[in-house]
Amino acid sequence: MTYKEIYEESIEQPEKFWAEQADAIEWYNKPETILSKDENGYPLWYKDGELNICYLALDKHIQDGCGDQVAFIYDSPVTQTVKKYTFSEVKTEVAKLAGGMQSLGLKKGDTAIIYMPMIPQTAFAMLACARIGVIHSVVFGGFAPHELAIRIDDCKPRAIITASSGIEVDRLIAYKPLVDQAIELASHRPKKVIVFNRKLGARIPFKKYDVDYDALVYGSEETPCVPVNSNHPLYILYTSGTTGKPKGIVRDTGGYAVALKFSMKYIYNVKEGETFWAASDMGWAVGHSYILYAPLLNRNTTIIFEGKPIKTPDASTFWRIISEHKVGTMFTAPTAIRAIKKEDPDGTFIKQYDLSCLKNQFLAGERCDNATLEWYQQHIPIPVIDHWWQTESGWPMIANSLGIEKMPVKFGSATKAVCGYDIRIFNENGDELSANEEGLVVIKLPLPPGNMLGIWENEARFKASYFSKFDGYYLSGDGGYKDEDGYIFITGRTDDVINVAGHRLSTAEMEEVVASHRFVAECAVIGIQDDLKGQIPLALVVTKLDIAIEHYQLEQEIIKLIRQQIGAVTSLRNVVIVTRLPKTRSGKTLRKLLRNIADGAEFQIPSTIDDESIVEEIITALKKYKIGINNI
Ligand SMILES: CCC(=O)SCCNC(=O)CCNC(=O)[C@H](O)C(C)(C)COP(=O)(O)OP(=O)(O)OC[C@H]1O[C@@H](n2cnc3c(N)ncnc32)[C@H](O)[C@@H]1OP(=O)(O)O
Repeated sequence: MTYKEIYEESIEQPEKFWAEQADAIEWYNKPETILSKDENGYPLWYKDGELNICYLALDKHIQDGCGDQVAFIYDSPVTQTVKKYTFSEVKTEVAKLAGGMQSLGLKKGDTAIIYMPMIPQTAFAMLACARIGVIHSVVFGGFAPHELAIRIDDCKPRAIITASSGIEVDRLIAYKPLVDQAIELASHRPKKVIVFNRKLGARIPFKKYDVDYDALVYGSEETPCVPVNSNHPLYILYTSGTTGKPKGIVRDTGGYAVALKFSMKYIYNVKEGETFWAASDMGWAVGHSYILYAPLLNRNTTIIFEGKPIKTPDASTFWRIISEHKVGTMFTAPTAIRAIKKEDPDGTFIKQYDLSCLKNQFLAGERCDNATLEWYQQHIPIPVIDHWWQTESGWPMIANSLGIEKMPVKFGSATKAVCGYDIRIFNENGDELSANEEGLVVIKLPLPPGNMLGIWENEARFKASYFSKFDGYYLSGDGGYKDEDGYIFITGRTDDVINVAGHRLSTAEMEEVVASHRFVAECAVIGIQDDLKGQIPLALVVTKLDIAIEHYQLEQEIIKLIRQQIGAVTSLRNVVIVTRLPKTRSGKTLRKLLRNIADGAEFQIPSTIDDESIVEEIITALKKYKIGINNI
């Protein structure tokens, strides 16, 4: 069947389509109700199905006689370690850890936060939670204690699972003191903190709530998988929104398992037994879906990479891993390729490795620029597939579905809607736009299986964020257009969320922190273009009257504050002092105007502006600090 036939069937007969796909996984109780609605009218998939995703990821493959296949390859250039774990080995450790967690009182429906670096124990912890129906919430290690505390107070974990340290290139980052600090800052008190000691010399302050990971596993019996309902939350994953507080995206179990299995076959075109590598972090949606669950569900070997595309030790690392571990399909963010391209523009390292095993390269996490795509294609002549999805969706929404039909690539487009996604382009009034007209990217309900169930304990925010603007449609927050062939081009966020090196961050959250500086009267944080990271934040601040502080000192203090409160991952490097911010007559800061000025894009001064002369002041300030592109 062609893409057009399969796609149309998925849209016209969603129940039939997804009932067939549900047969690709094993259920304890096969669902009879395929599509229904919850009490708020939001679509639910496989309401009466029962399964366990840890069973599907591990036990099933052992029962099928594949226990000796390698499940994980842990490749850590920062500790110079390569270690392989078979499905049987992983299952034993996970089942014992799960048993240990039960002995600590954790049970189905409890929540547990996982704050760990890129090591196998992170995956074991996630799978152990899934095994006993504990809802995990992995927090990216680059977030500071304050951010961790916000998540502790929101999802109220019974336990936190952490490790003694992470390694950032050559810096040892002690995690345990950060966890202790976060618990101090939070109102909620987790009962236990399970600590995996990596024995790398990091300080591990002892607290009464601590439990040693190794001792827990060693002293526990293996525990079987606990069946859960299809809509039992598998995890909560926080993502940035337009307000300061992150949104706890809740993922179901059954729909997610079906969607991931479907994606491995029909989008990524990956066969069971092959090696699949998503070079991301377990703390992001890519990590959950494509380092852990999808490859394991599909019985693929997956790589846990503790390193960076450059500097660990150099720009050859990706190519070494691909050739050494025979990676068939790879997934990374464009920013990683840009970093490699900058270090090795002629692709000298690429020529040193046999990359004949690599069939396809997928890119996502941020908009991919043509120069990066072309460079990759020139040096590694395999299909380079840009695809688009979000934390909310959990799996791709726009892609070149290679397992169905490979379509020609158009630069700048992630190709066409994936099966199940009825994607439209609307204007502000909810009218559908014609080909090549840019507008808001929306998706007609029902979203297919695997998409978020809601925002953790916040139905009102769930509705307001995604469904209140256009009744019956999911508002993605991205802008874009469709061409006459149905190819979709995503042009970027339409709100104040920015994407820094593939990390989705909220400028509103950064503004709250910048505004808390004792000398700042008011501020605006905007995302501006950056050659390497795609976007970086820029803070424009108005200082309080009669404040005598050197620009450099204020900048350093604000940068430090942001790193302490949110984390280094924000990459805030520049603070510009301005006398006023451009506002509408009703007092709203004109952030889009600021962005356009800084990016050197064409801009029109909105008629609602309070005082036009501020524009000149901003241009002068940006010139003074040499910030911005092109025309500054
Ligand atoms: C499709 C659905 C989705 O969008 S899911 C999200 C997909 N996004 C991704 O996969 C992210 C892709 N990006 C990356 O993997 C990294 O940015 C790559 C390309 C590897 C570059 O890493 P790096 O050189 O560290 O730059 P960065 O901008 O990520 O980091 C900025 C500063 O933050 C720090 N940082 C980063 N990670 C951690 C961590 N786990 N623990 C502690 N600190 C961390 C970095 O060290 C860096 O710090 P500094 O500013 O140099 O002091």
